[in-house]
Amino acid sequence: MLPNIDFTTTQAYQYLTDYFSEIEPQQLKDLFISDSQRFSKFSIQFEDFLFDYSKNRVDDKVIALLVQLAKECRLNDAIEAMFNGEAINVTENRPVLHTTLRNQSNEPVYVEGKDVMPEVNAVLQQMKTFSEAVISGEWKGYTGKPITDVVNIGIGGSDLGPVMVTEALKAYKTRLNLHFVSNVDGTHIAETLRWVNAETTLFLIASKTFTTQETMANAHSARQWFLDSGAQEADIAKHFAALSTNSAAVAKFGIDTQNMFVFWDWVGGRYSLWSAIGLSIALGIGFDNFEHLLGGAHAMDQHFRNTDFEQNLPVIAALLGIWYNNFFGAESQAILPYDQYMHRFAAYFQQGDMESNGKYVDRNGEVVDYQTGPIIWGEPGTNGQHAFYQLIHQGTKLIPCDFIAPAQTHNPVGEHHTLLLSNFFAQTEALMNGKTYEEAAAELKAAGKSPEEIEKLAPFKVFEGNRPTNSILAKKITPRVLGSLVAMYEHKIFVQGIIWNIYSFDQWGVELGKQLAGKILPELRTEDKITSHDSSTNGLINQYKAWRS
Ligand SMILES: O=P(O)(O)OC[C@H]1O[C@H](O)[C@@H](O)[C@@H](O)[C@@H]1O
Repeated sequence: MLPNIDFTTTQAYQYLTDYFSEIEPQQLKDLFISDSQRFSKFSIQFEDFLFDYSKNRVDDKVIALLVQLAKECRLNDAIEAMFNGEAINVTENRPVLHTTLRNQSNEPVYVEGKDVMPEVNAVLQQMKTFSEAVISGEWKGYTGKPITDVVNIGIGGSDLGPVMVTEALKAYKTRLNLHFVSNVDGTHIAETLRWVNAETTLFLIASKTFTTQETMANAHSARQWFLDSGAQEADIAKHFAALSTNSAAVAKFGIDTQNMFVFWDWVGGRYSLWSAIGLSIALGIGFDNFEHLLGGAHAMDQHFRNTDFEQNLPVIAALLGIWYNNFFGAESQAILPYDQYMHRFAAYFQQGDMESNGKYVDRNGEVVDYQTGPIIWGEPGTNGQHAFYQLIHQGTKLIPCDFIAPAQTHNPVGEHHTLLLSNFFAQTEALMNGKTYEEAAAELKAAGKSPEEIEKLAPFKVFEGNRPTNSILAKKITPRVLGSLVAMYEHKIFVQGIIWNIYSFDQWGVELGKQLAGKILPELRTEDKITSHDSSTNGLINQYKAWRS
């Protein structure tokens, strides 16, 4: 059972509320001046990455109180409940065991009295055998040629994780070319199929439920295209595999169950890249690298489970998020990787975080009177710097940012990486220190401006600073480091969900739109004038009908 505690009624919350008024006016740069140990105190090294959270608006007392908050919310019990396979996804009556998929210790994990590790290992073995056969060219297409291209068809959790990881780890690419089709917009599949050859293409139909409209539509179109290219029904077995929990639906679609890679309902879609959904990852970077990814995540799982909260990366990251979300009133959180390969990292955690903690009903079914999950967004640096950083530096909103960068690049081109990293270091410093009126005026004076011009321009050149950041500096983005990093964010989301007393592992919010689309679809199939909705929806549908042909 998960604890059921309103965190706003805890002692720690009261203390934090009182102490907030003392901390809020303080300047980060002054906190550094008054404590020479600040960096070593507020940074944690984990294997090959360093998490520096010293540029946050906290002091020892805030951290101690936040840790007390986690304890009062019985976070320890919640962590054990998750790892031990209790049905903590209550509204779907399921355990939450993505940690089991990367449990390289192989210690038994029981679901309804049965150790699931043998099944997990069997699927991993099947993925290994299959991916190695395809990569080596031993697996042949229907005309006897080796596979050259893999098209993963899936959406949400059956797409974003594999896309993010295979992009982030492109430096480890095998000879196979990967493509991802998610959108039901026919453009996505059409543009992808334009570049591949049916004789040498493998389609992975990735869907936990195997009922998702977008994925089924794309899968059927891919199948039709394959047959139209000259292949026979019997050839499908060589070119289609399914990654799913739903064997019956896979068989009905016509995919050979030999080519089915299963996972289980205790794996949430947005936590499924570690499961059979990761087959495209194993094909794209090789099975050994996929295992290193799992290994990195497993190491973070152990850290999360066994480390005191004060030194616990996901716990500290989560508590800082709570501090800004619930005390400073921050609405969003930016994730800014200074690594081009990680360009889908923020998009991945948009689903990971927002689908998990975008909930206004607590674990008692009651509407909360506090803020829950933040809006997650971000783009790689330095592109973001030339786009939206203006608002982060001088806008009216407080935006806590996570900066992520590798010390070593996979592409040492001239001085590029040094240039990139100079920006990474400069931005967090600038966000913290800002620029005073006096500094701005002195710069203008040095540039030869008159006193009148200085007075006019200086206010626009002031940066109030005091804007909080985390810096995550990795030695290199390897499969193991990426695995740890992803698991860190996953557990951060978990911790926050526990403190906000919400259920982080269901996603009922995606249903209403689906239901209504199901009602509207038959209306779009006729030429009839539509009158069954509000006047806006009717008007839009009828205009669409007038214009569609
Ligand atoms: O893998 P599936 O079953 O196709 O689901 C794809 C996606 O569908 C919905 O949007 C949600 O339930 C997501 O969490 C899920 O990832």
